Amino acid sequence: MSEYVLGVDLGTSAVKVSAMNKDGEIVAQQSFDYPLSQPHPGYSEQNPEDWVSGTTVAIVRLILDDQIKPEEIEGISFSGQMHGLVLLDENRQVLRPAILWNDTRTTKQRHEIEAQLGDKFVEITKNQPLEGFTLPKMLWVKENEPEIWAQAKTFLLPKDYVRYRMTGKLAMDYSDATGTVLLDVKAGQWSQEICDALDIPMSMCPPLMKSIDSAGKVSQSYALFSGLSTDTEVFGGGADNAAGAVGAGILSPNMVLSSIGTSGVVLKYEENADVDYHGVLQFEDHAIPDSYYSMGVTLAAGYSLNWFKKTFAQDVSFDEMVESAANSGVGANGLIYTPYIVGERAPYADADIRGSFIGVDGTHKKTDFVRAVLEGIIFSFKDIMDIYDAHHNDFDTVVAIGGGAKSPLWLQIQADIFNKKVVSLENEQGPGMGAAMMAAVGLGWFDTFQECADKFVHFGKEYLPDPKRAQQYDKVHEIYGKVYKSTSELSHELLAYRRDNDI
Ligand SMILES: Nc1ncnc2c1ncn2[C@@H]1O[C@H](COP(=O)(O)OP(=O)(O)O)[C@@H](O)[C@H]1O
Ligand SMILES: O=C(CO)[C@@H](O)[C@H](O)COP(=O)(O)O
Repeated sequence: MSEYVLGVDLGTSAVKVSAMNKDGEIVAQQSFDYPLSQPHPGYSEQNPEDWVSGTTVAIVRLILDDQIKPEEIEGISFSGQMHGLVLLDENRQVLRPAILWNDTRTTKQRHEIEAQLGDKFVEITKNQPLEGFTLPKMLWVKENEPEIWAQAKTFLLPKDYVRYRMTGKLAMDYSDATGTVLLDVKAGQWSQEICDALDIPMSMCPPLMKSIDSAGKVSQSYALFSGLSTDTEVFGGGADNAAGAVGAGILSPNMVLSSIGTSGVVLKYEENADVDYHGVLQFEDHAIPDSYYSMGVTLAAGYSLNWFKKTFAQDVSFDEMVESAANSGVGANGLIYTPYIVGERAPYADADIRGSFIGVDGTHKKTDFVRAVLEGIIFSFKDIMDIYDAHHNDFDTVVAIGGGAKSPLWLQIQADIFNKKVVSLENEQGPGMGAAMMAAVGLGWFDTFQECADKFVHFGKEYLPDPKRAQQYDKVHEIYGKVYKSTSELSHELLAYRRDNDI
């Protein structure tokens, strides 16, 4: 009899479920897309039921189409889009659509937290209370939808809600809990001080668990719904970036992760919680017990490309559009794109900044615009790399994951802009792989993540920087670096036109 684990990667654009065997081979994969609702600029919501249905459809397809036998699935674990607020009432019913990580309606709440707790907040949570994180979202509901807040008895993050629906148990793992900015990171528990200061009942905070801990077995009701067996063990899982790091083999401080999903992330493994980026970078508990990671997030990475395609290139395939950028050159013939189209998190924590194309010329072609978008996203990543450089972090290898790592051209652009070796994975599914690895370690298939990674993580092609292009990109990045400052006032002046349409 074969033995499998399922890694559920609950992303922003889709859920992808991978079935892996003990040799670390992906034997089958299914995915299901779901919509993102953006009713106003700055808003971003999803229906938690869509996550449950999408995950279930993908699992049913693994069983029916790929002939994975339910009794052969030993464990399931998760990689979840982070920070999204799911509010449940006393009957554990969802009270409103989930408010997602890329929703930035909460600037007022961010400032309220800063005014009330100041530096103490960063000391406790190791993060700033940025718009995207869960706590400001809770305060927004409290202030703007008091009737819903009055009914709220607990909150969960996206993958925790799916796990709850599979097992009937409420829980949150540490790696995702840091992203709520309600956790006292050093103490490893919910912060009484923050809850008290902001009048959040501690009773709303769910029980904490490790990523490799079991939340129990698939419940009778979910087994009936999905076809899974009630013998399958369901594990905690982790934040998608923690899972991505595990699935990409980032298990030591000399390697860095670059992830292009809907968001973009540059991430580094941290051995202890003593390092201090003063909240400029996010600092999170890892899915690996007793370790951490730091990261900088570009809110619109893959999202920028999706937006560009939807708006200007509907007639070609995604691959065709991306590869057309090869017809332009380094610096896109003098065109620069800044990817701030839904605001930004790092290095500029500014929810109201917006993107721009700088240097548009009458000779520019669509291929230049595509190239500028690809480059602008990576320039934003380079800004994060520069922060690591400033902290004297030495690393030589960047492992690239996410949907963006499907493009060889974009991987080469990464190598040239970072001026570092970029390595892809054989399968670009870092987070899904990481999720499966958490189940594999949780089940005891392996004693450590390192042992598991030796079996599961397979590096693919390497992309080396071209010295000439790297030098040229250095200069363009310098110009790119001036765009934020030069456009921030203009962006803020345009805010009223984005939000109100009645001026
Ligand atoms: N062929 C491709 N080449 C480059 N980028 C791609 C390609 N296909 C998809 N992408 C990018 O990958 C992103 C989705 O990546 P994924 O890791 O699946 O995201 P998420 O986890 O946020 O759902 C899309 O936003 C898109 O811009
Ligand atoms: O907000 C963050 C990290 O802090 C995002 O990285 C989300 O976790 C969503 O990720 P993707 O859907 O882009 O993978």
